[in-house]
Amino acid sequence: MGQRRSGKSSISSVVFHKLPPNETLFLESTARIQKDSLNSFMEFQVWDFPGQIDVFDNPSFPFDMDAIFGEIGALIWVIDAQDDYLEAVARLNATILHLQRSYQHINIEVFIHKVDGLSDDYKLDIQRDITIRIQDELSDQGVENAPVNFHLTSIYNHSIFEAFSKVIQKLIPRLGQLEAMLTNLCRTCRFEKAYLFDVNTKIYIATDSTPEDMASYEICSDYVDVIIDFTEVYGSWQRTPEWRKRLEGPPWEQKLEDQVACEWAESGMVLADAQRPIMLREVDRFLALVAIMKEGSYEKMPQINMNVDVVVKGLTEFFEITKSKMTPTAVPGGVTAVNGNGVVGNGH
Ligand SMILES: Nc1nc2c(ncn2[C@@H]2O[C@H](COP(=O)(O)OP(=O)(O)OP(=O)(O)O)[C@@H](O)[C@H]2O)c(=O)[nH]1
Repeated sequence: MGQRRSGKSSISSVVFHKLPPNETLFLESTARIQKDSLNSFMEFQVWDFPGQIDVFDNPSFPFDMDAIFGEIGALIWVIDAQDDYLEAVARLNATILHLQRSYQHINIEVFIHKVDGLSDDYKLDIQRDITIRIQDELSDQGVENAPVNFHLTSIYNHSIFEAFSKVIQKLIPRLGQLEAMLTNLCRTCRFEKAYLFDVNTKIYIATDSTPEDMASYEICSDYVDVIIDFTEVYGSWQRTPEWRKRLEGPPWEQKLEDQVACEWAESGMVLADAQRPIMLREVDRFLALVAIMKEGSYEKMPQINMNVDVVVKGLTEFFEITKSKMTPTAVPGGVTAVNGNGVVGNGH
């Protein structure tokens, strides 16, 4: 939700439909509520509300509030940081007060958006100003501790994916267990940082307990892109029977399936300048584990693979158990997915 032209449809199109940011210039204004569903590691729906509609103050078309807010887990409010934001903040305040009365379970995530082109100091000033205006108004109305969080975002860099990652993480039951698994893996394998990615959207749904680091997120997320593009081109490559016979003949004398280390997609790469290998391992058709290793740890790949195997099994079980408990919520997609054979294909 948010004012007209604040960037709502652009965010949804860039994150969930891989629209290049420049092409959002040609998006038309949203006239009615757009619902978008994605069957990913959890079932998402994104509802894009037209900026000109105020659902709480629309006497001619009263909305069914329970149908809209009864089941959602998070409400994202987009504020255009490059425009006068006083009216947007006033509408956001009114919305929070409405939600606090009947739907306190909803996390309110404020995206202070279009911060590209603004200096770091100015961004922080705006964030401080908006936070104070909202907190003051809420405490004047007697509302304390409302679940409101702020994110500085832009579709022109990774900040929008990072912010969405944080929003989604809050909706995952037992996130702490996922994080503990990744933290243990990092300790055992001496990884610097590990992320569990939703490959469709490049949102990371969990990471280990070391401090957040935008640079590692960016490199891992770009790596997911590279592998997906590569697999899209070569993944469906069928070997001819003669070629297969040669590969299975001497000196290997083994069926191709038995020669590969694992049935899923896996990949490793060493960056020449940093000397730090990056590894990717598919968990299922929606999720991939990506980790940045310490310098020189490439020789230990066999042990690392064994540990990663165990964690991948654990993650698979985790999602089987928690799938039924996942909150259906805010967001969508419908793009490429890695299927069970490590091949990227369209649809699910
Ligand atoms: N500089 C900059 N421009 C952006 C960003 N995100 C969106 N825009 C631009 O903002 C304009 C409006 O974007 P929309 O996504 O159509 O806005 P909306 O909130 O969906 O608008 P309504 O459908 O009218 O409610 C477009 O020209 C986008 O290119 C951003 O992060 N930075």
